Amino acid sequence: MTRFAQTLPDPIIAAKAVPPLPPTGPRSLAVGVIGPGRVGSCLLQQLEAARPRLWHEAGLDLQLPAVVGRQRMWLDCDDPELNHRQDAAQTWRPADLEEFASYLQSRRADAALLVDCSASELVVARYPSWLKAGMHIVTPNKLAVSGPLPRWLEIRRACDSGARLRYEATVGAGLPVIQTLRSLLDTGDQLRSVQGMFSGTLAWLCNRHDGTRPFSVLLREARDLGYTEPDPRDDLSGIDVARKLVILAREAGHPLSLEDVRIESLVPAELAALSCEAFLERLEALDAPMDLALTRARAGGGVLRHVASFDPQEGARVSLQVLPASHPFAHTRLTDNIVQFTTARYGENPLVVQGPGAGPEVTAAGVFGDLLQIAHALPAHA
Ligand SMILES: NC(=O)c1ccc[n+]([C@@H]2O[C@H](COP(=O)([O-])OP(=O)(O)OC[C@H]3O[C@@H](n4cnc5c(N)ncnc54)[C@H](O)[C@@H]3O)[C@@H](O)[C@H]2O)c1
Ligand SMILES: N[C@@H](CCO)C(=O)O
Repeated sequence: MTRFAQTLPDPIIAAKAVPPLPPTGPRSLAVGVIGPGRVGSCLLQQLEAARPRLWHEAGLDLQLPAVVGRQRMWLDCDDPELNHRQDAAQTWRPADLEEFASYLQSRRADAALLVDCSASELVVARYPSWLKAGMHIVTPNKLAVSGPLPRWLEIRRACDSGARLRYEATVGAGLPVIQTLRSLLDTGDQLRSVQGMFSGTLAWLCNRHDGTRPFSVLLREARDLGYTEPDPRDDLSGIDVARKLVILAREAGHPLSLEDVRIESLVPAELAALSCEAFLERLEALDAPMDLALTRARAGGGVLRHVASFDPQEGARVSLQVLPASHPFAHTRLTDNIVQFTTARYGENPLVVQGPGAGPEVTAAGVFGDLLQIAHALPAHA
């Protein structure tokens, strides 16, 4: 028996699809944003911009009373004008996640929803208690869903309170990857394998790295564009993509863990143990190995692509591969992700989701979509 033959015990409550709700009556939702970084700030702008429309078109009173960063937090009892601005930090209080969540729940809203736009274990550690307390969570942070299996099961059990957890943006950013898989599974299909390119950063780097500019320069640019993880080694090491494989496998009921994934890292050994700041100062160490990989690929008439695959029998693998120039993965643009689901129904010809897979705007939109799914499922009051 392979380790993947065992399946997770329950259907995943967390990401169940909800029907779109017609605007039958007013509802209010208090939203607290954790991590106003690249994605979080963009989300705050999108939410602010959409508030009037959501109220007029759907009767949804979207309240934004609280934002918390690593060190400071803002509550709207302080100053409503500062809600979406990071620069006004002088008026923020010291960050306190418990106080933050309590404040959100004390609001007179039909429901409280936390959006975790951090990449922090400290935040994920609080998911079970927040969910048990009835607060919904939406997140692009992969640490909960791909973290230790016992903790993930605990988080799912905490949804027994009725609170919902959605994490569409953890895979493919704004692309409908998890909802596509859920729809297949909920309608009785079975996942046989998943394969694709799951890193927007590495897709962009593979597309841009043509030998005219050093890889290190391109990586800095990818970071400035907001494609990379807070620590770009999470992209280069393959761990970020491995997390996405784990998320998809678990969604399909396979108890895959990160340590089960065979990962080929692109981070030179001498850069692996540095602080993130020190690593960012030594990016040039990536240039020679990446130039060599490019030269070898070209010598064989191929292209470099970062590929991930999961199959319950074969296991999970993440690696940089040389693909023929005629391969479908060779014809992608910018940050394009490709996710190919081979299932019982889509056996001969896989179902493919493809499109931009990184960047603050598309990711924030994916998070926003999850938030709306939860908001629309709230019971309306007279
Ligand atoms: N950037 C993308 O394209 C993208 C796409 C999909 C998913 N994601 C995920 O979205 C999340 C955010 O990514 P980002 O690019 O915005 O990163 P970022 O580094 O720009 O922002 C992270 C924010 O979280 C804050 N933070 C860290 N620890 C915290 C804590 N304990 N409490 C409160 N706040 C804390 C940081 O101060 C920062 O403001 C990550 O989990 C990432 O994996 C990002
Ligand atoms: N850093 C990630 C963001 C999306 O998860 C990527 O490049 O794919």
